[in-house]
Amino acid sequence: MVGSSVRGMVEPAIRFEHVRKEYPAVRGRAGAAVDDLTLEVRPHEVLVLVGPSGCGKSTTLRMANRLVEPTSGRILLEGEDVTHVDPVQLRRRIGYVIQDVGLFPHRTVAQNIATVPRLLGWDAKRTAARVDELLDLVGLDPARYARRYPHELSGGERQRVGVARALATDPPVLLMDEPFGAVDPVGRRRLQTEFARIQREVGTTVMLVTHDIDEAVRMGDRVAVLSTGAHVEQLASPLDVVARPATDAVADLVGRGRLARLLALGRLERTDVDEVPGPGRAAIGTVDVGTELGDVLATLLASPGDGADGRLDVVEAGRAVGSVTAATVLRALRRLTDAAGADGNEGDPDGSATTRGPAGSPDLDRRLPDPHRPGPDAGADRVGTLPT
Ligand SMILES: Nc1ncnc2c1ncn2[C@@H]1O[C@H](COP(=O)(O)OP(=O)(O)OP(=O)(O)O)[C@@H](O)[C@H]1O
Repeated sequence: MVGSSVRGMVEPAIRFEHVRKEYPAVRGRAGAAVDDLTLEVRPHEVLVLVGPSGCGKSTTLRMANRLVEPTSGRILLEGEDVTHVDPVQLRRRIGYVIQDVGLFPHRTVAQNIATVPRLLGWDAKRTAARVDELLDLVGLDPARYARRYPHELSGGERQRVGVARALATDPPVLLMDEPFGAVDPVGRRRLQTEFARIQREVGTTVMLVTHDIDEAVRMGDRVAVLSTGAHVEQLASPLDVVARPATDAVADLVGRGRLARLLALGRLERTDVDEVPGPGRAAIGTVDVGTELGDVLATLLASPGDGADGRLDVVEAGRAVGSVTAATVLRALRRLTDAAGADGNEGDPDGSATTRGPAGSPDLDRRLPDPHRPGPDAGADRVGTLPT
């Protein structure tokens, strides 16, 4: 779970303070790669940086482990200024996963994963046990994979080994730069789901860079949409970014496919449900409170008989609580996108603000409910208040 968002209560895992990066080669000829970035990554969250090519995402990430040195500003790792830490030591404390993984080709899978434990002087027994544990964690059978070489793996398997290697010494922070970029779309989706499970299990704080808005909203607890110079256009929950883009740049990025994303991100809440069945129509199926809105629509469409005209019983904790129709889904979408008083953007300049929802929408004050992550049912604490 994301740590408390009350200001000052929880030390951020990483904090960027007015960070600027001008590459010497282009100084004076172009704007800074990162202009003036202030941003916090909270402990145990997945913060995704998304934005167009060249907006400074990778530069931002690489400054956190000092592969790139900032021109000015400070970066704090668990409160410690990273420029005061020896870069080699620092990189042993921060996991780093990149698109092409960078496995050592002449070392076996086990040897690759054991890289940092070896450097830290772990004994052979402890290292071997950790390698097996990590292979299990990333879904690769140690007996089958430990002795293979990288060229004997598929792209997705290599990526899993890269994640295992990055997690070997249980680093507090994992930096991921387009980690699934080299994998085909189907494998990519599977890896995203797998990684969400792994992250949930180990609780590592993750800062992930992608140019793919779908990946961003699927993977992130929070999403920072960046434009040129790593300017933060919006920093909010995935649902806020999709439902209520804060600027034209975010709207452009969310662009086509917004409705599909909303249907995938939005959940049926108790308050969406009609408390009493519609007159004269038998239910054609059931759905649970908390079901993705897209799945509610799909259930309506897949049901025999009156299709989109039909009505589904809604169940919560095994008890029927009302019914929904296609019109209910439309109303739920309006609830999500209703801009009245909305400010999904964490606009405060030091980046430490709480995720806020619009007045009257306490659902948006919470993290996005996600089937991959345990948490209370959306709206389960509220009773139906829809006008009859
Ligand atoms: N080593 C470098 N020397 C000079 N300029 C650089 C260097 N690395 C990056 N840049 C420039 O800095 C800007 C930001 O680059 P960066 O790689 O951080 O962007 P990005 O958002 O990660 O892009 P992409 O999605 O294409 O990887 C770009 O204009 C890029 O050309």
